[in-house]
Amino acid sequence: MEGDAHGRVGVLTRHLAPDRPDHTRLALSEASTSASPESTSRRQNISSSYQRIHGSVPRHAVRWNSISMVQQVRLQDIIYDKADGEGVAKITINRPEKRNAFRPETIEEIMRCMTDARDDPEIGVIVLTGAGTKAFCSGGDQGVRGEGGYVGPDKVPRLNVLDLQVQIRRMPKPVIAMVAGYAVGGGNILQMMCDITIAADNAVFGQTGPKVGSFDAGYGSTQMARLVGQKKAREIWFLARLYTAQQALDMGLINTVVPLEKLQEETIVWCREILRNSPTALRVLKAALNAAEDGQAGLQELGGNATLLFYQTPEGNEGRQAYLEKRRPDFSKFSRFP
Ligand SMILES: CC(C)(COP(=O)(O)OP(=O)(O)OC[C@H]1O[C@@H](n2cnc3c(N)ncnc32)[C@H](O)[C@@H]1OP(=O)(O)O)[C@@H](O)C(=O)NCCC(=O)NCCSC(=O)CCC(=O)c1ccccc1C(=O)O
Repeated sequence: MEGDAHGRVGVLTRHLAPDRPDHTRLALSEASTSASPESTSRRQNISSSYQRIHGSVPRHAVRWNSISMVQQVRLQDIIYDKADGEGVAKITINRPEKRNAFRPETIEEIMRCMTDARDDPEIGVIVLTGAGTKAFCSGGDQGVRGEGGYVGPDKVPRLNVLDLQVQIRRMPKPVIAMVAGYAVGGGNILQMMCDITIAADNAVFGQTGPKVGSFDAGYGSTQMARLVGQKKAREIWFLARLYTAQQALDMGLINTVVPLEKLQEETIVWCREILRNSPTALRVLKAALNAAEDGQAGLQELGGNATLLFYQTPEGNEGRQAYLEKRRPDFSKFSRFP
């Protein structure tokens, strides 16, 4: 009883405290590894069985295993890691001297790693980030911008970041942007394409395109409007201002802001929390959220998930089996649900 009263006072105090950072608001994952779910619940005055069972997520550091070659290609512009036994893959744009601006090779390498992470059954969440603390990504490398796109070693001008945007959109596993420093131009669009964005308090967001003779009239505009609304999207693009992490959070551009020194830790906690949940539920939910906005392509993605599930049922298998056995299928035993 006394403990409950203390807990209630604690909750009230936390609600009234000024400058309460967003990441502490729900505080489901505040528990350290040593805290039992019960003690965590009491400290947070959360007493439901749901919180006792699901509430506490360990915060200990992960051990990253670096992968230097993917599909026989040696990675140059990015670092690719998988967390030891955790189900997390991390793709880091590694051009800090250019504020992690991307060139065609960078995008090509990210796409290879995205495919690898998608195909790896051990991986359940993918983190996209930038090396260092100054930038997540500053967009297309203006130094290799030619006429018709960004030019790589093959001399072909490309806008292949558009393919990466689609790949992230259709990735059946959650993709989390972990943002420190600048996420501007095509870098801001990449973080927008990710399912979730966790930003450090030094993060800066914005579109610079209209100042450097560029624009993204695809997802870069339409997805932004869906996230922040039409008026704000027009402001961001037409004025090409830069916004703080807190401003980005307030307008719905990102999910949370954490102190820079907590960025990795908090991201891993979010990953672990997601990884506890049903992978099928997550993939169908992502497809459904996409389908509401992606027209026929979105329905195709959602429909593919229905087929995936149907193939795992006795009813689906009866059709295949009957074909292989050269007999008429017997679907009479399967329910016609109301
Ligand atoms: C990001 C800054 C605000 C950071 O400023 P600051 O911390 O002061 O660092 P700097 O001294 O400016 O930069 C350090 C160093 O990095 C170089 N650099 C930074 N950004 C880029 C870049 N994008 N390209 C090339 N080089 C870059 C900079 O020159 C410095 O080098 P030094 O040799 O030391 O001089 C600031 O750097 C900044 O404003 N950067 C430019 C941001 C920008 O305008 N980006 C391009 C926007 S347009 C775009 O991204 C289009 C992308 C695209 O491919 C596309 C095309 C068509 C449809 C869609 C897309 C899409 O969706 O992406």
